[in-house]
Amino acid sequence: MPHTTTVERVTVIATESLSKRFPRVTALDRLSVDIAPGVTGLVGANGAGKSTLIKILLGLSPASEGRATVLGLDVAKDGNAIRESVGYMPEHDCLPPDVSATEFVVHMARMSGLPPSAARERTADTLRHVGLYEERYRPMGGYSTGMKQRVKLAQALVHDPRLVLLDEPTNGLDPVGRDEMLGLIRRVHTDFGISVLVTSHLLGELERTCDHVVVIDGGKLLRSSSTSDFTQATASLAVEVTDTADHPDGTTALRTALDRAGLTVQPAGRGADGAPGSDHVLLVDVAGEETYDTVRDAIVGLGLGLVRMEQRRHRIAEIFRSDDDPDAPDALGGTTGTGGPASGSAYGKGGAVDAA
Ligand SMILES: Nc1ncnc2c1ncn2[C@@H]1O[C@H](COP(=O)(O)OP(=O)(O)OP(=O)(O)O)[C@@H](O)[C@H]1O
Repeated sequence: MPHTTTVERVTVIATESLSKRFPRVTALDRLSVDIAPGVTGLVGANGAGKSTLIKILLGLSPASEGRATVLGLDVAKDGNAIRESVGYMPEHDCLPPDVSATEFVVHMARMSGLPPSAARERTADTLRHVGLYEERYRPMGGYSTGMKQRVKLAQALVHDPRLVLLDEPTNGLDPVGRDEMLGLIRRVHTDFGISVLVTSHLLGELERTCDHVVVIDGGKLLRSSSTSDFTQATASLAVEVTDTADHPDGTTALRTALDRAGLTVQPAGRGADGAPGSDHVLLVDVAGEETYDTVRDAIVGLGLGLVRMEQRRHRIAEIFRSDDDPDAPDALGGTTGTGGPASGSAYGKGGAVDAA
């Protein structure tokens, strides 16, 4: 009798053909996706449907069709139970200006059902964890954007949830503030084992922070894969060689030799790695271990000097860049819910800057 093993997939969030239709726009369009424990990035241009999905997952807004579960609970029936176990950091400023962070977070902890002394204790711990110390006794109206974002994160964590949904937590932050916030988010999972779903329209941020990335466009699923799949599948080797008397253009000679050897080679092109002279760099698709040997043998065969040979992982943003727009920024443009076909070229065309 054949022996079979069933591996049960663990999911914290599962949606099945989930749609949300407003009178004039389809915000989510038959979205089916499973999200495992860990840190997951939900990425999409403004209007892609990220906030709508979060509201449905919290049981705050009913789906038009389809179903979804969060921690195994049905969003249509179990909203209260979901919100007991899930923390939520909203996108927009929602902090009362006249109260202190401590008062506010204690209040949120009490609302979540913690008794007064536990609420105060958890508030102190959580505010310390997000990096707010003496300032926590001051009215929040005087806080910087970074401090406000930290308070919003703290109130999402204070009741010790199993999962937090963070809507654009780096919005409005400068690059240093963003890095600090991304570090905090990563630690929410590594230090406390809390799973995280974090939205952003900046791909570059997510590849540093997330284990898994889900991309939506016009309410449809474009791609869901582990971050390493996004970057590893496209690993390439950057190779730079010297010119010699026999080969005054060593780069072209090497390119011809590698083409002949059956490798896929292209010039790194202008500014490919930000270094001047990167037009002398070739990018060779890594087909396997043997690619390194083929490149080495070709260089030796031509008598060229090797300046460098290093593995280069594509950034997620490059995967969504159209071929005719190699300089497109690392941000998702405002494609505003066109609901068009799943096309990578929908990305990277927007006016937003690469701030990640
Ligand atoms: N209550 C509503 N009534 C009508 N349309 C809505 C409503 N909420 C969202 N939408 C529309 O649904 C689409 C998806 O909006 P959503 O806020 O989910 O996008 P998003 O990806 O979170 O973008 P952003 O980061 O800009 O909030 C948009 O076209 C938006 O205008």
